[in-house]
Amino acid sequence: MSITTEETGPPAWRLLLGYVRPHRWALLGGALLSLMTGATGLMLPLVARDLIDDLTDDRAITGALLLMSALVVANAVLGALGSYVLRRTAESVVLGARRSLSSYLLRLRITAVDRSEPGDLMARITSDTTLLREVTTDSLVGLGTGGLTLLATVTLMGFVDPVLLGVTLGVIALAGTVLGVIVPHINRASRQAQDAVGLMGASLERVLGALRTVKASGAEPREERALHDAAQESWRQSVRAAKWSAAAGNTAGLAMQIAFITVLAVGGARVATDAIDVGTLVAFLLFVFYLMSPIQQVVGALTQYQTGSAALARIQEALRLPAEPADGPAALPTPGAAPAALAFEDVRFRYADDLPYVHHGVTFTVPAQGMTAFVGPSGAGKTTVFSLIERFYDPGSGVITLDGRDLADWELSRLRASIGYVEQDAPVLSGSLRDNLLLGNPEADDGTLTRVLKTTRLDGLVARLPDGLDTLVGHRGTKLSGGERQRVAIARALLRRPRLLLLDEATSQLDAVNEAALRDTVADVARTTTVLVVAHRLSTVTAADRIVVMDAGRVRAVGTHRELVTADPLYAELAATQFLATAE
Ligand SMILES: Nc1ncnc2c1ncn2[C@@H]1O[C@H](COP(=O)(O)OP(=O)(O)OP(=O)(O)O)[C@@H](O)[C@H]1O
Repeated sequence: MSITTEETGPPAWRLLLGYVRPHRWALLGGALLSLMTGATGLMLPLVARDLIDDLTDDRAITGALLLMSALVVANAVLGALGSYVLRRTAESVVLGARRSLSSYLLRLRITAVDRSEPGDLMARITSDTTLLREVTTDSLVGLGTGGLTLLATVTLMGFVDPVLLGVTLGVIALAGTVLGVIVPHINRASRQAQDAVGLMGASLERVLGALRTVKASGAEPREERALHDAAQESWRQSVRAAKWSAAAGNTAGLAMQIAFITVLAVGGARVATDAIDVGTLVAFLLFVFYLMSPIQQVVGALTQYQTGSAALARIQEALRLPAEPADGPAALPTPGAAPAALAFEDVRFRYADDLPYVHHGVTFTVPAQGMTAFVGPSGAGKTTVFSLIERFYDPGSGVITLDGRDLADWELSRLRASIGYVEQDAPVLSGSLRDNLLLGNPEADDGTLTRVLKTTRLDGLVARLPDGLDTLVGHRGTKLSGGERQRVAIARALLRRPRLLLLDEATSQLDAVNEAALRDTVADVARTTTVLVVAHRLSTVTAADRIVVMDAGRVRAVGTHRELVTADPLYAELAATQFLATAE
């Protein structure tokens, strides 16, 4: 899938100039070196003419020969230096684009991520930015230096013989018309080829992210086909682009050959009528020969730009996705910071304009400190309450306040620094156990870490593992059990010293002993912190200070377990049938 945005932004070259601007001096240096390379090349025909004249007039040719040798060496050295500087600059442009794009993607709003394929976004950072390299050197510099060299060559040719120049330009103009038709095709094919690479990234991410399920479902052949189709489509479009590029390159080459032959014929006739001498014709033919390189450079720049602008357009689309403000990291609450109070006032919310409302006016208050459990049937909107508190989404109407202050008025990083969030599927990132635990607070000291490991009963696991905290947990923590992953997620949240802890309880995955231990931990934390739990266990709800019963996007009752069992039929039914009643 590719991102679809309605807006049309500024043209691709504007974005390219933005990336190039910090490196403009290096680029200019590289371009100057290229120009000097071109100039040394251009001087050769003139020296050659002198050499022929010297020969014809029986003069010594040593000087002309020495000059020619010096020019050839200078041409090679300047050429090598120029191409190094340009390539280095182009790599820096790619680096800049990758940095800014990856920073941007990390700040994407969750709504934007909901609508995109991570694999496709990944392809935009890795594959599309790579194409900027060629656009910078071949396209920008090629157009600049090639254009200037072309102009200089044409001017010199005009001085040598305006008639022959007219003949040459006539042939080039014809070729230019043909190129005008070819070039847009390259852009379209390149765009489709890059989209197909994005599609492949998305398919790959889909498969690798759920490889166990794919294997267990025997779905490998189908997924393989999807991957192959995307690869095939990229091939097909790249080949189409190659076909048009080849046609463009050859049109330019052919035009030069025709120009060469025409100049030879017309020039020969002019020599025969004594309008010009042989030296002038040779010099002109050498100029036509030298014209080849800048023309090919300009044509290459135009075709390359088509590929690059397709990539730039894809990068631009990613940069138009809605992102959160970049307000920098905020300090975590100091130890012993006061717990937070929370309130929802008539909150209405839906995930997208074309989706039905999930919250139809949710209202509740949670005082600072203590444990509040959210219960309700599946799909009632409990997890959505947590997503709104974290401001992954903003409510359509109504107000959510933390410490009496509207969430919209909080600096986002400060808001999130106050909260510890344990998601239901308790994600663990690849890396070591220590990296995972310290993800939310890299500065936590060893004493705190040991204490948290103990409260979450992870100390036994760490002692058992051969590399202890430095054990690598595998992609998405596959080397840990479900229960361990969950405890790691809780430990990670606790290490942030949250003033508000959001715990989306897993529906399973904890054995009775660990569940009892965790209940004690959460009860302990609730003495100094405000704890909100989406509860699936009877042991959790009975331990809660208050329970919010949600149904179909509304709060239908608030109370304690004892009160609700008699007062609310839905709660009574949930308590009797749905809670996983273990470890009381
Ligand atoms: N990112 C999303 N985009 C669109 N719809 C969503 C999204 N997340 C959840 N929903 C929908 O919102 C509704 C409420 O979901 P929510 O996860 O809040 O329910 P829940 O009460 O936590 O359920 P459960 O107990 O099964 O976890 C569901 O109908 C769900 O399909």
